[in-house]
Amino acid sequence: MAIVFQHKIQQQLHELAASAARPFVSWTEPLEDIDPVSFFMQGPACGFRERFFWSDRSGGTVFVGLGSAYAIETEETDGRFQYIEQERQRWAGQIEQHGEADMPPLLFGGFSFDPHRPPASVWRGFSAGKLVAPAVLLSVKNGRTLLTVTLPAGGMERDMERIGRLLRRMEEPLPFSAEFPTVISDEEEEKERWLAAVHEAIASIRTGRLEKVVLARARRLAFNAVIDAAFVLRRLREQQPFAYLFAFEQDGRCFIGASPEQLVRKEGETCRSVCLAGSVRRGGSVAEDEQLGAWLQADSKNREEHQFVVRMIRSLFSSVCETVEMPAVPQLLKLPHIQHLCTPVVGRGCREPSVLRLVELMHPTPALGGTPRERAMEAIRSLEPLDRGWYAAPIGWVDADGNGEWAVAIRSGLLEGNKATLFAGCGIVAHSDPTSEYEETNVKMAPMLSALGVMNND
Ligand SMILES: C=C(O[C@H]1C=CC=C(C(=O)O)[C@@H]1O)C(=O)O
Repeated sequence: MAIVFQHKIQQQLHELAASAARPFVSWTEPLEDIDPVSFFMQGPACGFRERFFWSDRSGGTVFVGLGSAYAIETEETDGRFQYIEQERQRWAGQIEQHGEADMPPLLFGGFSFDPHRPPASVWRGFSAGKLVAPAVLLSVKNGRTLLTVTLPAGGMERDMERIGRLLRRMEEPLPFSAEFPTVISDEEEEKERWLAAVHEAIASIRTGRLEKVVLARARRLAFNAVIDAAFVLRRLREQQPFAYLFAFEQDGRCFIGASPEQLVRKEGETCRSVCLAGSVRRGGSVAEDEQLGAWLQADSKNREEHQFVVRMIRSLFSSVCETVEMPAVPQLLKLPHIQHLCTPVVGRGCREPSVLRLVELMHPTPALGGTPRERAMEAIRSLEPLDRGWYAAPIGWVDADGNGEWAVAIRSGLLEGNKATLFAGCGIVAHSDPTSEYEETNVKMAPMLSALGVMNND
């Protein structure tokens, strides 16, 4: 199968390149079902230095990208979203599309949480904003699997060779390693220092300077062997069934996670978001779990924390949509390790033509930054002892029509060689208790710890 398919792709692309009127050609062909994580796993062995993975909360839409046909990148601070959007439009005009027409070219990428913060070396290459059009894209959508190859019309030989290797290897999937590497060192941001920062934030909130701020901490692990991102992804897929799964890997660094939080989705004139803030752990029995859920729904501190997010997203959607629908009281979102207060929002008649503009308006929501936004950002810069990099920031995709879906990159970590840095944060309000907030960050790290085999998934 692979050889016939490879020849077909090669021949098609050569013919298209010879007659192309635009600088890039893309060609899409239906493919037999293939496991997306196994496809992701093939990347490095076939010579691709970049890998991307996206799966929505239902697992119904999956995109896996290998290599980079085109990248849009910026280190701008205030103008980063506009720059990326402008370049996205330019890119859409440069590509000639062939084959299956229902797959518009797609860019996958992310933004840093705070471009005003000097970047730490671990985040090298994760710019203030970066979108990549993968050279090879596997998409699973509406029950169909498609393969899209996108290449520059001149000079596609090197990429064709990698693609050939990939197609041959797809026939003989690589085995997943069965053994976890073992942890050889485990360093936390100093607990006392983090608790002191939370105390300071509470004091500042009580003076009225701030209403809410989200403070995060990091945990740094080293293992006795290199961590296989595909293996972690496979474990996250098994263990976090209702999460967005994402991975963005370049030059040996992989930012990976399983986030429950949608930032925004735009499909034509409809846009959606989910307000997620306010948390408690899962119970050990059904009765305890229900009791904890009922407590969360009634708890004034958590309701306040949640309400800041609802107010902001409602007001933002109202400013760009004709109508906005949302339930009057928050629902419970139950995840394997934690439960959250959750309010889904739907906006219809959206006047913004691109999802990237919505990402710009929304980031950071009070679930990741705080209220008021600028004061919360200042507090994070002065109180938090870490560079968040892409943690807690938008990650997702956009197509040539400006439609797309973005999640907030939480419950995540950065992998490099045998090292993993995990991140988690909590919304702090006037009545927060620093020790409980600290415990909450531990619960929020559980999905990544469990995927890495550092703790049991129960
Ligand atoms: C900042 C994180 O979670 C946010 C999302 C949901 C609930 C949150 C909370 O209850 O504090 C946080 O706002 C994180 O997981 O690192």
